[in-house]
Amino acid sequence: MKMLSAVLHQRMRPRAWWLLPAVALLLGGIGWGVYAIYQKREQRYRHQIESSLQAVNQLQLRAASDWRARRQSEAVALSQDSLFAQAVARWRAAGSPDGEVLLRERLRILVEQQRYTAAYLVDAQGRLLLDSEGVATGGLPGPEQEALQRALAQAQPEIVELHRDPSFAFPVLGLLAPLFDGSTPLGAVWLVIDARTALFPLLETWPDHSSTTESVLVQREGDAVVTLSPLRLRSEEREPLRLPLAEGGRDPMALAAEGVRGAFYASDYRGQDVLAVASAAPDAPWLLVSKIDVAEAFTDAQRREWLMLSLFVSLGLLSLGSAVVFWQWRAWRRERALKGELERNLRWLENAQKAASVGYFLYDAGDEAFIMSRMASTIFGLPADGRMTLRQWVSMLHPDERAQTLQIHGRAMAQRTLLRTQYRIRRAGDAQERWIEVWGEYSQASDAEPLLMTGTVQDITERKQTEEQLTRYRTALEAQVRLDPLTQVANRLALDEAVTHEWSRALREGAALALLMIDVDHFKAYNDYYGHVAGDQCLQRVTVALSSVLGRAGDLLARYGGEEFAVLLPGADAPSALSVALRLEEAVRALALEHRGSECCGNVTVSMGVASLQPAQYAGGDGQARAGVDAAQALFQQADAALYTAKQTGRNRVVLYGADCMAALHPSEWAPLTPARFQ
Ligand SMILES: Nc1nc2c(ncn2[C@@H]2O[C@H](COP(=O)(O)OP(=O)(O)OP(=O)(O)O)[C@@H](O)[C@H]2O)c(=O)[nH]1
Repeated sequence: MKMLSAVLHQRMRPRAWWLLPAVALLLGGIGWGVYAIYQKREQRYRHQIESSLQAVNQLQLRAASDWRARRQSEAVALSQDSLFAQAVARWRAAGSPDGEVLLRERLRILVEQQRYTAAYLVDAQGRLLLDSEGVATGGLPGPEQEALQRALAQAQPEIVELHRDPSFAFPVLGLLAPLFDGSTPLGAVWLVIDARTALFPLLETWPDHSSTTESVLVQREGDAVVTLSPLRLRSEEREPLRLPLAEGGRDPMALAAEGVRGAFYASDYRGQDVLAVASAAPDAPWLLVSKIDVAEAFTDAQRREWLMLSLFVSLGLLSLGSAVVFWQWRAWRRERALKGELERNLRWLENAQKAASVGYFLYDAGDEAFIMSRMASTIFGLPADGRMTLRQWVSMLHPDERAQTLQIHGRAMAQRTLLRTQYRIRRAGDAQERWIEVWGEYSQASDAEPLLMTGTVQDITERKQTEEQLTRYRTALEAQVRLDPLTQVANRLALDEAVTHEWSRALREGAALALLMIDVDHFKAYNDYYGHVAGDQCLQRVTVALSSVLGRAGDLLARYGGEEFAVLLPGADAPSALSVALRLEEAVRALALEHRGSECCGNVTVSMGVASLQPAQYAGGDGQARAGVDAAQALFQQADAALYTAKQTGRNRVVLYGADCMAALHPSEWAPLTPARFQ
C-alpha cells in the first residue's frame, strides 16, 4: 500500500514549469535595478569626493597665500621701519657694541617671535653682517644675491622662492627686506624661512583622517617643477624637491605645472592612481596640488555601496527566501493535508478492501509490472511487497482460460475500454485454484507517459462455489417442481411446457404431434374398496407399466392430475399414436391389478383419448397457423374429447379424436383428421 501510495503521490505532484523562468526574470530585473542604482550612486559619490578634495585644496591654498602675504607685509614693515634703518646706519658708521646688541635683539625677535628660521643683516653687496647671535660672515647665496639687488633697486621686499641651498638642510624660502638711510641703500634683512616648518602645518590640515591624502606645494622653474610636500606618506621614498618635467609623465605635480587645473586623475611618483586637484595661488607662482589615492577615496564609497548593495540584496534574498519558504510551507502543509487525506482514504480503502476481500492494483505497461495493495498480494498468494511481474501473472493463469484472459486484457488495453473479467488462477505459494474477478481501466496521460491500468481484484472463489451450488439446487428444485411426487414422472406443469415447446417445434418442422389422455376407470371405487394407500400404489404401478412402453426420445409420460395421465408423442401421427395407445393399454392390462369395484371387469383398466395434429396444417378460426400455449390447447381439447367419448361409451377403451368426438369441441377446433375408433 505504501508503494502504491508513493506511486500515486509521484503522479499527483504538480509541475510548476513556469516558476524557473519567472524567478530568473525577477532576479534579472533586481540585478539590473541594483546595477543602475549602484552606477548612479558611484557617480554621485565620485562627485562628492572631488568636491571635498577641491574644498580642502582651496582652504589650504588660501592659508598658504595668507601666510605668504603676511610675510611680505612683515618684510614691508621692516623695510619701512626708519628707526631700525637709522640704528643700522649708526652701527655701521660707529660700530658701537650697544648698537650691535640692539640690532641683534631685533634679529632675535624676528627669529623667536615671528618664527623665522634665521635673520641676517646684510650689506648692500650681500655680505653677511650680523645675525641674532653675533657677527656673521660669508655672503648671500646666488638667488638671494639677485633678490637683494632687485629689492634695493625697487625699494621693495623680494621673495626668494622655494629652493634648496647647500647651507641649509631644508627647503628654503628667502625674504629680503631692503633698508635705506634716507635714499642711501644700507643693505637688507635676509629672513630665512624653513619651508617645512612654516608651510607644512598649513598643508597637513585635513578634515578626515586619511593615510593617502597629501597636499603639495608646486612651483614651476623652467623645465622642472619644484615641489614641497609634508610627506605624510612617510613609508614611501622621499619625493625629490625638484622634478624635471620630462620625467613627470602622469605625475599630478607635473600635470599641474603644465597647466592642468581642477580635479583630475593621475598616477603619482609611487605609481599609485590618484585623484588630484590643482589650484594656482592668485598672487604667487605657487600651485597647490591636493591628492588622494583613488583606492582609498573609493574604498569607503565602495564599502558603503557594497554595504548598501549587500543590504539590498540581503533584503531581496530575504524577501525571496521568505516568499519561497512561505510558498514551500504552504505547499508542504497542503501536501501534508493531501497526504493525510490520501493515507486516510487509502487506509479506508484498504479496510474496505479487506472487508470485501478486494485488492487494488496499478499495472504499468511500460514496466510490465503490477504494483499491488496488500490485499491484492494476498489474493495472488504473493508476499506483501506489492509487486508482481507480468510473467508471474501469466504463469498463474489457469491453462484452460489463459489464452482467453490474455485476449480480453489485450483488447481492453488496445481499445482503452473498461475491463471486467473473471478467471481462474493457480495461486502462488499454495497452488490453490481460485476464481478472481478483475475490474480495470486503462489510462495514458500522454504519449510520453506510460500506459497504466488501475483496477481492483477480488477473490470470488466462494461466490463461484455458492453459485454452482445454487445452480445445482435450482436444477434439482426445478426438477422437483416438474415432477409428480407420487409417481416420479412429469407433472402437469412439465407437460404444459413440453407441449408448448413441442408444438412450436412441430410447427417449425411441419411434423405431427400427438397427445394421449389416460384415465384409470372407476378409481374412486378402487379407493373406496382398497383404501387410499392401495390407490396410491395402484397409481404407481400403472405409471411403471405406462413408462415401460415409452422408450423413444422425446416421448413424455406425465401425471395430469388425480388418476389421469397424459402421454406426449412428438412426431406421431394418428396411426402411430393409436399404436402406442394400444400398447399402453395392453401394458396396464398386463398388470392384472385386481379391482373388485370396477364395473368393467375385475381388474384395473384405463380409458384413453388420442389426438394427433400437424400444427403447420392446423388452422384456427382466422385461417392462420397457430403457435404457443393457446394453440396447443386444441390438442388437449381433442384428446380430452376423445377420452370423454371413451368414458361415455363404456370405458376400458381407446378413442381417437374424430367426428363422434366433435360434439365436445367448438367448431373452430375441428381438425381435418378422419375420425376413427378402436375398441
Ligand atoms: N388413492 C388415490 N386416489 C386418488 C388420487 N387422486 C385422485 N384419486 C381419487 O380418484 C377418484 C376419481 O374418481 P372419479 O373422478 O369419480 O372417477 P372414477 O371413479 O375413476 O370414475 P371414472 O373416471 O368415470 O371411471 C377420486 O375418488 C379421487 O379421490 C391419488 O393420488 N391417490
